[in-house]
Amino acid sequence: MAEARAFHTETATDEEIAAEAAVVGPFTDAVRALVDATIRSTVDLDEIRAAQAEIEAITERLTKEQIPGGYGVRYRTDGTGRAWGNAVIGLRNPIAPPLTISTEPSGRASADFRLGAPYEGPPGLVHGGVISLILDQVLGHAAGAGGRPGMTGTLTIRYRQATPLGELRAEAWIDRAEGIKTWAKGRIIGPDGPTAEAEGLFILPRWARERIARGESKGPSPKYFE
Ligand SMILES: CCCCCCCCCCCCCC(=O)SCCNC(=O)CCNC(=O)[C@H](O)C(C)(C)COP(=O)(O)OP(=O)(O)OC[C@H]1O[C@@H](n2cnc3c(N)ncnc32)[C@H](O)[C@@H]1OP(=O)(O)O
Repeated sequence: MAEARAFHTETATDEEIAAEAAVVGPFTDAVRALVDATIRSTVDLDEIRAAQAEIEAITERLTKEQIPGGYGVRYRTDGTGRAWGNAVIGLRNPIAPPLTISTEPSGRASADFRLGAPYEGPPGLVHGGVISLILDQVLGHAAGAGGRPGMTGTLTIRYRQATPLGELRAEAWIDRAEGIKTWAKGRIIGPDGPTAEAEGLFILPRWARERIARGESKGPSPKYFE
C-alpha cells in the first residue's frame, strides 16, 4: 500500500491543481482557525454546545463523500509530489502549521513559519515532539532536494533552549552521503537564536531500490514533497 501510494502518478493539470488549491487552501485555513479557537475561546458553555452541533453538521456534510485512508502523495513526472495530507506541509491538513519549504538543488531547505497555541507543550513553549516533527520534514526535504530522497532511519535532536510559540525558522542541509544513505543536519531558530539542532539519517528504502533496479520508475524518482 505504501509503495503504491508513493508512486501514484498525478494526472491533473497545473490549472486543475491551482483551481483546487484556491478553494481547499482557504478552507483548511478556516478549519485551522477553528482548532485555534477551540483552545482559546472564552465563550460560555452553552455557546460551545451550540457550536459543537454546527461543527458536527459540517463534518456530516463533508464525510458524505471521502477517500479511504490518508491522502497519500500524488507524484508528478518532474519528481515532485503533492502531499496535501502531510502533517507538516499539507495544504489540506489543518493540523499542519503549515510550512512552505524552499529548497536548493545543493541539498538545502528552509522555512519561516509560525507555531501558535495548538503546538504548545510546556506553557508558552513549543512541544518537543512538534519540534522533532518539523525537523524530520525539513531535513527530509534537504536530502530529497539534493537528489538523495529517503525515509528517516534515525533522527537525533538536541534541545538547546526552549522554543517559544510564535515566529520561527527552520534550516537543513546535507552533511554527507554514502550510497543509499544521506545524513542531513538542521536547526530551528527562534528570536534568541538556535533552539534545537538535529541530525538525521535518510535511507532510500529497499522497495524503491528494487523498483529503480527493475526499471519500473517512470520519470525521475520522487525527490521530496511539495
Ligand atoms: C523515494 C523514497 C521516498 C521519498 C520520500 C521523500 C520524503 C520527503 C520528506 C519526508 C520527511 C518525513 C520523513 C518521514 O517521516 S519517514 C517516516 C519515518 N520513518 C520510517 O517510517 C522508516 C521506517 N523504516 C523503514 O522504512 C526502513 O527500515 C528503512 C527505509 C529505514 C531501511 O529499510 P531498508 O529495507 O531499505 O534497509 P536495509 O535492511 O536494506 O538496510 C540498508 C542499510 O541501511 C541500514 N539501516 C536500515 N535501517 C536503519 C536505521 N533505521 N538506522 C540506521 N541504519 C539503518 C542497514 O544497516 C543497511 O546498512 P549497510 O549494512 O548496508 O551499511
